Amino acid sequence: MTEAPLVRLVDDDPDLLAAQVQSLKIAGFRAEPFTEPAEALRGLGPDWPGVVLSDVRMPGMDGFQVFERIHALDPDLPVILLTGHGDVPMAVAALKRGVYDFLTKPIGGGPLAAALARAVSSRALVLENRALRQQQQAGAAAETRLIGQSPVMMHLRETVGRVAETGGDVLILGPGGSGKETVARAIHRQSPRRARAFVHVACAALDETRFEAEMLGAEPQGRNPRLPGRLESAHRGTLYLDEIDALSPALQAALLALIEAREIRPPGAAAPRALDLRVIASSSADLARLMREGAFRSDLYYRLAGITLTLPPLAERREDIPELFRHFLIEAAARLDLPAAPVTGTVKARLAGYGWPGNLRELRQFAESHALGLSPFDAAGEGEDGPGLAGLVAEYEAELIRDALRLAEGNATQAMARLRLPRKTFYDKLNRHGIRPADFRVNDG
Ligand SMILES: Nc1ncnc2c1ncn2[C@@H]1O[C@H](COP(=O)(O)OP(=O)(O)OP(=O)(O)O)[C@@H](O)[C@H]1O
Repeated sequence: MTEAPLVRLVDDDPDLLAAQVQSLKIAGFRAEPFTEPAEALRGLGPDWPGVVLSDVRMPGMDGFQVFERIHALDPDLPVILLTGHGDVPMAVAALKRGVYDFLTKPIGGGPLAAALARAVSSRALVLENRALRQQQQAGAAAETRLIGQSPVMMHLRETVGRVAETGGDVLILGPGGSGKETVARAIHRQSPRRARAFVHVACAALDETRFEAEMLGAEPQGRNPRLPGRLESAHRGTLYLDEIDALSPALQAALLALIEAREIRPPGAAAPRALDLRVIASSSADLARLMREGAFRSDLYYRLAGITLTLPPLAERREDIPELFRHFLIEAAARLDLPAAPVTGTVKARLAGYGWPGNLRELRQFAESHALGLSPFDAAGEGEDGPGLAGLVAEYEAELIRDALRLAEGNATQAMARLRLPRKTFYDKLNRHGIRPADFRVNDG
C-alpha cells in the first residue's frame, strides 16, 4: 500500500481531536478529524477505504448511533469506539452489535495505533475480497491469473500471450508447486481453443494395462455406455500431460504413437477421426538430462520441447511473495466464507524469512491456515490480546511434533508413528509449522 492508511476521527472535544490527529500522523496514518458526528458520516460507504474511531459520549449523536449509521452503510466498515468510562457490559453489547473494537480512555499512542492498524488491514482485505468476487462474477478466470511483478513473471506473462496464439505444443518445466499447471491453463484460456476442453492427464497415475482404453475410450461394459477417451475429450482443445517424466518407456512409445497419428479410431467407429489437439506437457525433472541418460525417449522429447517454458522456484522470485500471499489469503477467505484475517508482523517475517521449498502450493496452504486462524504465526506476540485459542492449540501441536522428532532424532517415519499420524497429514503439519526433521538429526560425526 503506497498511501498512508486512513482514519476518520469523531470527537466533540477539539483539543483532544487535535492531539489524536497529531499522534496518529506520527504513527503513519492519515487522520480526518470531525467534531460533528453527522458530518463525519459524509462520503462513507462500501468503497470508502478507511476506518472510523469515534468517542462514545457526544451531544446530539453518540458513538453508538454513529456506529449504527455506518453499519447500515457498510457492515464491514470497522468502527472503533473510545470511551472514558470503562463499562464492560456496554463494551460487550457493542462488540456483539458489530463494533470492531472498544477502547478505554486514556489510551496510549502505541496501543491506539496497533488497534487502528488491525482495523485498517481488515478493511483493506474486505475491499480486496469484494474486488475479487466482482472479478469472479464478471467471469474473469481467477485460477489462470498469473500473479507477480518480478521480471521473470512479467516476461512469462508476455510469453504465455504469444505462445497461446500459436498452435504449437509446449513443454513446461519447473519444480513441484511452481505453477506449471496454472501456466498451462493460462495458455489454453488465451488461445483460440479456449471454448473447448482442457483435459488434465496425471501421467504418474496412468496404468500400463489400461492406457489405451483411457486415452481412446473404453468399450461399453454391460449397461454402461462407452466412456470417451482423454484424446477424444481433448479434441479441438488442450491435452495437459502432467509429470510426463513419470511415464514408463513403454507408455512413452504408446503416447508418442497416439499423438503423432493425430487421429483416433474410437472403438466401434467405422473410420478414424482426425484429431485436433494441442499438447502441453509438464515435468519437474530435468527432461533433457533424462533424455541424455536414456530414461526419456528423444523423439518424444523433441516432439514436445519445441516451445519450452521454465518456471523458477519461488525462492528465486521472492519479491512476488507478499502479493501472492495476499491473493491466496483473499481467495481462501472467499472460499471458506471467513472474515479477512489481518497480516501481522510475525506473518510478514515468516514470509520473508522462509525458503518455501514447496513453492506456491506451500504458500497457498500457509495462507489458508492463516485464514483459518491455525497458523502459529497469526497473533503470537502481537498486541495485548495474545495468540487466541486457535493460536495456542497450533503452538501446542507444533511443540508435540518437535518433541516427537527430538525423541526420534529427526527420523520422520518414527515421529509420525509415535504421533499416530498418516504420512500426508504429518508432512502437511510440518509445512504449516515450518518444522524440518533435519534440524533434529543428531550429528555424530
Ligand atoms: N502465477 C500464479 N499466480 C497465482 N496463483 C498461482 C500462480 N502459479 C500457481 N498458482 C497457484 O499455486 C498452486 C500451485 O500451482 P500449480 O498446481 O499450477 O503448480 P504445478 O507446478 O503444476 O505443481 P505440481 O508440480 O505439483 O503439479 C495452485 O493453487 C495455483 O492456483
